[in-house]
Amino acid sequence: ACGQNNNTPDAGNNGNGSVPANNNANASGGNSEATGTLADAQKKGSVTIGFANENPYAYKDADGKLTGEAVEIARVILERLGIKEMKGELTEFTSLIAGLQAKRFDMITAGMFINPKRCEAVLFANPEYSIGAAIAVKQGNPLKLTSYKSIADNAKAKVAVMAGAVELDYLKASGIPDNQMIIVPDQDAAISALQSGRVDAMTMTGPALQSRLDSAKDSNLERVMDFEQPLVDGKEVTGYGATAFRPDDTSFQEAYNAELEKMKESGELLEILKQFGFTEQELPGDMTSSQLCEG
Ligand SMILES: CC1=N[C@H](C(=O)O)[C@@H](O)CN1
Repeated sequence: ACGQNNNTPDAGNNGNGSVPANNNANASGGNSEATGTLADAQKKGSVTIGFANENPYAYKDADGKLTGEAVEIARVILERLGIKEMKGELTEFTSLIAGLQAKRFDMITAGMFINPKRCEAVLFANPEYSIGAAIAVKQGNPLKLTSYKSIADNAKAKVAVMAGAVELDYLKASGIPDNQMIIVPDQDAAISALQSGRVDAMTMTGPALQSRLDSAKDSNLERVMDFEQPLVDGKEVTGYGATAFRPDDTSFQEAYNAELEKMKESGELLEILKQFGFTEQELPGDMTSSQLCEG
């Protein structure tokens, strides 16, 4: 029962993956009417977003309401752009980009991290927050796992990670072979794998991991508090999450960024983040999507 109301096949796309270019987006300086997805959404008063049911980024709460930090930030911005209604299209995290390209939805609102690979396929707004990775293990941490490297160093240790997540790349970069990784479709499946003993650890962003532990209330599991952040090319990695649009939707992205910037300056962004367990430390500062797309 999750808002499957925009499931029409993409008639304009004949399978070659190309979308008609939006040549009018920046036509003749200034007073041109908005075109493309933004204008369509403004006309309809609604937009469909893709999300992966990952608490606290974008998920349905106990009452079935679509919420999360990414969703609530988008809700405010969309309202200010004249779009009152947000419809959610639940999609596995690993299929979000394909779903956006296929026009099953018009934005990805899942707290997805900006990185150069993804920037080839989508147009990111500026980041909403920044965060690191975390792991959880069995109570007492029997294998003494405190980093991805420590998992790589123990051939018997297995770790659950969500398909399509950046953590999968970080695990590989830390030297963990495929046979030590169990790839799961979503974060609920990750904690199930840990509870059932199929894996010795699960990894995801700190807030997602904490939310899974909080809702499981399982005294047989614990978060590794002295976890060392993974290094990629010798650098500690930090994820910056943002809303994503199709590459043609530059006017949508620009309008979105302008509203986001105001929310950063007024403190409204932090207020929303706080409702989902984030603190001032997780504010994105003045980091931009262009910087992050360059790598
Ligand atoms: C919010 C989020 N960020 C990571 C990513 O973007 O791949 C993954 O951990 C999946 N979820």
